[in-house]
This record gives sequence, structure tokens and C-alpha cells, in this order.
Amino acid sequence: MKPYVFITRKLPDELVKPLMDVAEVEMWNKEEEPVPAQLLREKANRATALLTMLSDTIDESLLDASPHLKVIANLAVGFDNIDVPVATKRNIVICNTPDVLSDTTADLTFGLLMATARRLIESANYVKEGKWQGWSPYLLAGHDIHHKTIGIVGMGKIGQALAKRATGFEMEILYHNRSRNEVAEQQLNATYCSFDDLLTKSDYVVCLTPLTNETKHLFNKQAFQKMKSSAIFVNASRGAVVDEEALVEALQTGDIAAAGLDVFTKEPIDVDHPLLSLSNVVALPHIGSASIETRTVMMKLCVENIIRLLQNQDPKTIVNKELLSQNC
Ligand SMILES: NC(=O)C1=CN([C@@H]2O[C@H](COP(=O)(O)OP(=O)(O)OC[C@H]3O[C@@H](n4cnc5c(N)ncnc54)[C@H](O)[C@@H]3O)[C@@H](O)[C@H]2O)C=CC1
Ligand SMILES: O=C(O)C(=O)CO
Repeated sequence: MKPYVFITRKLPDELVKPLMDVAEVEMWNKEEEPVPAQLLREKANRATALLTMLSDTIDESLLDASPHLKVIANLAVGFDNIDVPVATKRNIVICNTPDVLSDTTADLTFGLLMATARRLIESANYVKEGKWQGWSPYLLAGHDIHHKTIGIVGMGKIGQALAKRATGFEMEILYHNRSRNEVAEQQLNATYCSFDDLLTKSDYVVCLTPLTNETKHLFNKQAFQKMKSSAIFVNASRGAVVDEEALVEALQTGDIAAAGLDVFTKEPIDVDHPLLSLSNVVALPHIGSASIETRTVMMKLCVENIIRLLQNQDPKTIVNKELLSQNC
């Protein structure tokens, strides 16, 4: 009997085809809506493998109810939606999609920084809404990007790709990370800083850390108060690294100048959330890695990882590496 694999979103058939050759595959039939939690639970109960989205919660109770599960391939590099320690205890391999999305996410993050600094969305709407009466010296004037200081919190793969883009704008690059990044220092001339130093010195503060117990609400009232009043905050990691109430207050009181946000604590964010009413906020619907090319490669990587695991080979990318020698 073929192993049963459940995919929690409608993906293109041609990308899933290789999996169908080795497994019985079922997919949730909607592209834009997550699978209901109860249905996921029922499917997971029979599944040997799951291909999940970052919007699916894979917690202890779901893992408890999934006795045959061998692998979960998450269509994301981030895996904060999965209880990895519990999965590891149950010998369930967790795969993610690192590297393949770093350049695409860095492009979006730098684009978001530019859109926020130069007020691109506000300006485009201004024209389309017929508000443009004529040229004037400070009409929709924003802030320079070139030769300014960017502070990157989380100098990992995406952070490094972002720093590379910042060098093209001749920016001074500061970074804060769990450990020193020699490539960033030697090849990109980035300078390591304490978190507080980075906050006080940067014109642009960009968050690219994973969401962990340590980074939850890292950007709180105190952090925003340490930033320059002209600083622009950009978050392309996970919403919960930010205390959103504190961010609203910082933007309203002028502790910081503006924010570019690709991610939110609750996704989708409620349309009446105070952040969305502020003209100095650019909000995007979590599209960091959303290019057709990159999403296709991410899907292929998930499919390949599941096939490899089902054939008792090492996956190409794994989160809980400690399981490699045991399982694969
Ligand atoms: N907006 C979007 O669509 C996307 C968001 N992401 C988010 O970006 C995150 C980073 O992705 P990668 O760069 O590939 O991961 P990575 O693992 O290569 O880099 C993360 C870096 O953050 C550092 N870090 C962890 N905890 C820290 C802390 N407390 N203080 C300072 N630094 C800390 C790590 O040392 C590491 O260098 C993902 O975990 C994900 O949450 C990733 C892709 C797309
Ligand atoms: O990969 C991730 O972690 C994302 O947020 C989407 O690509």
C-alpha cells in the first residue's frame, strides 16, 4: 500500500505529480483559504507525510493525533508554526525551504524599505485619486536611502542578501545577530553592534530574525524609544517579533517616522487595525518570497524532501538535524 500524503493547500498538479508516483496524495482544494483545523487533524491522523503552509498550526495535540507521521515539509523557511521539539521527540522530520527564497525575500524587503522611505504607495494613490494639482518643492517628500545607515537585526541568509543590496546604495551597514557573521563583515563591510547601539545609530532598522521565545516582542516600547525619531522600521520576519500596540504608539507620538510591514501578529490583519489607519505605514500581505519562480522552487523542494524521506534518503533541507542519523 502506498503511503498517504496530505497537502494543506491547492498546489499545481504538475509540481505534485512526482509525489503521486510514490504516494497516495490528497490536497486541500482551495488555493487562498487554509484547510480547517479539524479537517487537517483528520487527514493527519492517516498521513505518513504532510506538506504544510506557515498558516497551519502543527502543535502537540495535532502531533499526538498523527501516529503514522514521518515527515512534515513546511512551505517556508520559518517553522514557528510547528512544535519542533515535540515532533523531534516523536521522530518526525521537519523540513523547511532555506536558501532558495533568500534573494527574493531580500528584494521585497529592500523594496518595502524604499516604498516606505520614499512614500511610493501614498504617492501612487495620490495620482490615481486625482489629488495631484501640480509640482511643489516638498510634495510627498520622503527620506534618502543612499548613504544612510541600515541596521539589520538577524544577519542570517536573508539578512546577508539584504546587506548586499544595501551596499549598492552605499549605505553604512550595522548588524545585530546571535553570533558574528564573518561573511557580512569581510565581504559586505558590515559592523557588529549590540541591539541597543544598532537601534540608536540606524536610520533604517530591519528585522529578519526567526520568531522564537527570545525574539517575541523584541521590538517593544523601549526599543522604539531608543530609535531616532527619523528612523524607519521594516519588519519582514514574523509579526510577533513586534509589540504592535507599542509600534502604533511609536508611530503616533513620533518616536519613529514610519514603518514598512510585510508580516503581522494576526494574518490576515483586521482591516480596522490601528496600524492600517496610519499614513506612515506601508503594509503588505506577507509576500516576502512571493515570486512565481521562487514559490515554484519552494514547492518542488518540499515535494522532493517528502519523496526522499519516503524512500529512506536524507532530505535536502531539515530543521531537526539531530534526526538525520537516526531516521535517514
Ligand atoms: N516575509 C516573508 O515572506 C519571509 C519571512 N521570512 C522570515 O525570515 C526569517 C529569517 O530567514 P533566514 O534569513 O533564511 O534565516 P536564518 O536562520 O538564515 O537567519 C536568521 C538569523 O537570525 C539570527 N537570530 C536568531 N535569534 C536572534 C536573536 N534573538 N537576536 C539576534 N539575531 C537572532 C540567527 O543567528 C540567524 O543569523 C525566517 O525565520 C522567517 O521567519 C523568511 C522568508 C520570507
Ligand atoms: O519562508 C517563510 O518563512 C515565509 O515567511 C514565506 O516564504
